[in-house]
Amino acid sequence: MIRVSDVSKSFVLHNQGGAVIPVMAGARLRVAAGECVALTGESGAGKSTLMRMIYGNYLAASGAIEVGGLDVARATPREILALRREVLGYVSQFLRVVPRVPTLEVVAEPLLAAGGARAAALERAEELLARLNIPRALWELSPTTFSGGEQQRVNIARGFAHAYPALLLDEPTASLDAANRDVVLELIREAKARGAAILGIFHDAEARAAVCDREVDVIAFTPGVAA
Ligand SMILES: Nc1ncnc2c1ncn2[C@@H]1O[C@H](COP(=O)(O)OP(=O)(O)OP(=O)(O)O)[C@@H](O)[C@H]1O
Repeated sequence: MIRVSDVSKSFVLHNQGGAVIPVMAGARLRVAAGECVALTGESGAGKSTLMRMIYGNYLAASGAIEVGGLDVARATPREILALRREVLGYVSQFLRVVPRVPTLEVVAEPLLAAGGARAAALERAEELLARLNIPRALWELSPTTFSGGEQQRVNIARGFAHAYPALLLDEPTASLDAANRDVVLELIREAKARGAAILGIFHDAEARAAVCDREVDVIAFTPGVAA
């Protein structure tokens, strides 16, 4: 479902005399349907950069990144938007929302964008918010004023609302208490069981061991190290 082949990436620092920093070379990995793969590697090794290339935020310098049959490295912006609507979800560490939109709508929105019926979308949003222990009294309020942990849980509810065939997770259990962490691990297991291909960064080794089938260390993709 996700296939990265021979991907390289450099950053050009335009404000520092155009210095070119190669950060990745020969990156390759595959995530099959129903599988959860952990991206590991020390800080600064390139985990987030690889995730951003797969999501289409950063352009790969070379190689191919296939998600559900589309080569993200060569896709048009319109194709990437369609991919994000229907195929590829991304749970980032932080919630970014339009101000004044109620939490229920924030969580239901990906389902509506994918063509889901409104009643079913709201029902799924309610189910997820309840499971993630967001008090019902908050559901009609905008999450912009919520606590950090509440915002993170709303973000997770939003990321798991639609049954994306592929999912990128950036630290989905960071700073959650044990009970909510278990809910997130259960959501990941459910997504795997319905056939989602999941690639995630988990600094929490216990969480990683609980849901990931294998690990890929991005150190292998460091320029000069790659075969
Ligand atoms: N937009 C950017 N412009 C320039 N350099 C960047 C940019 N994004 C990342 N880098 C550099 O690329 C390298 C990899 O960074 P990245 O954020 O992918 O690491 P990471 O493995 O996710 O680290 P962490 O675990 O600390 O989040 C770092 O040296 C970083 O400075």
